Amino acid sequence: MTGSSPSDPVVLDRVTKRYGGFTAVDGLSFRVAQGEIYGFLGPNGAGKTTTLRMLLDIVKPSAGSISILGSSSAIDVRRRIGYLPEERGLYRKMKAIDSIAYFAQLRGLSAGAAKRRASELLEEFGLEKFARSKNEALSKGMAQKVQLLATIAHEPELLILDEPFSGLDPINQQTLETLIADQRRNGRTIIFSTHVMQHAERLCDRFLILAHGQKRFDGTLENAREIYGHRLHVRSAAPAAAFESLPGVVAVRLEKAGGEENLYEVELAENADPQAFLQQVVGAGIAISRFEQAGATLHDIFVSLAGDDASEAIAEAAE
Ligand SMILES: Nc1ncnc2c1ncn2[C@@H]1O[C@H](COP(=O)(O)OP(=O)(O)OP(=O)(O)O)[C@@H](O)[C@H]1O
Repeated sequence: MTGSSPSDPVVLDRVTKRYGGFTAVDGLSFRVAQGEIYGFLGPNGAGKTTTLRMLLDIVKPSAGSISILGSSSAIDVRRRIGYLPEERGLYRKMKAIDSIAYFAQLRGLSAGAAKRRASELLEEFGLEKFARSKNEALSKGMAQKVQLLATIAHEPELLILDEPFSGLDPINQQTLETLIADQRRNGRTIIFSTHVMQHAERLCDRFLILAHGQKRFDGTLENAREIYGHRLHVRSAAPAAAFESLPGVVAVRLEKAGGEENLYEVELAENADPQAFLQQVVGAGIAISRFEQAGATLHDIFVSLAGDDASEAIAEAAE
């Protein structure tokens, strides 16, 4: 786990956001370290966007404190932040190159420098042909790329991207993954939210899983696998009850019923040792033809930690 430091660019301490009687974010604390990619995962309505908006001081927390780049308000340090909001929007009649330059100027670049930077970025991302096209003439994916370039044009040290992959085709998703990884290589800190576990799995140093406004997990994939690692796959002709009665077993689920043998997922208590479980099985005379620790993917972990509405969120994201 990354050690926390007083200079961490983002620190949330028991942050809550209430809308009337409804709590959208509930006592949330986490830190993002300098130079890491931090993923925000959670089903629809989990509180991701609300948290990102509080970070940016677009909405005020009802309780708790936020520190961003050493300030209590993102407004004071806005030139050092790049933000891609969930709701996309470029001025329809503006040209792509001018849109990027416009945002860069708002964030402190001179008119000349902003235009040069916009032109370089369009070329780097293969959009130079569209530099003088009006935004309304761009495809949805291209417009999103232009907006992303507008987000990074002023070379912010902290990037906050709300669902940056949504609406992009697989090739452009790959381009965006490369862009995010390159930004980190250049020392930037990146926070992004997503429903698509594969992006988070490939990119994130650490991630946060939110559900119903509450933190369900904060750490690395390895940390999550340690929690999830006490699940075993066992193939056997014996009934589930044979395993349920063994010491250290919390639950046995039938994964797949077979003609002669079934595949079970066995969940062990946190302090139980899988090898000791195997010895118990052998000692009890139960025949098994397969025994392995479940190699959990982020998808499995997400569904397990975020609850029932999580699988629905993933299914929607895959559509
Ligand atoms: N201005 C508001 N007034 C009332 N409720 C709100 C407001 N903004 C957000 N909410 C509620 O807060 C909850 C969290 O919303 P939020 O947009 O943060 O979730 P999310 O995790 O970003 O979801 P999604 O993945 O669907 O974008 C939702 O139930 C939403 O309806």
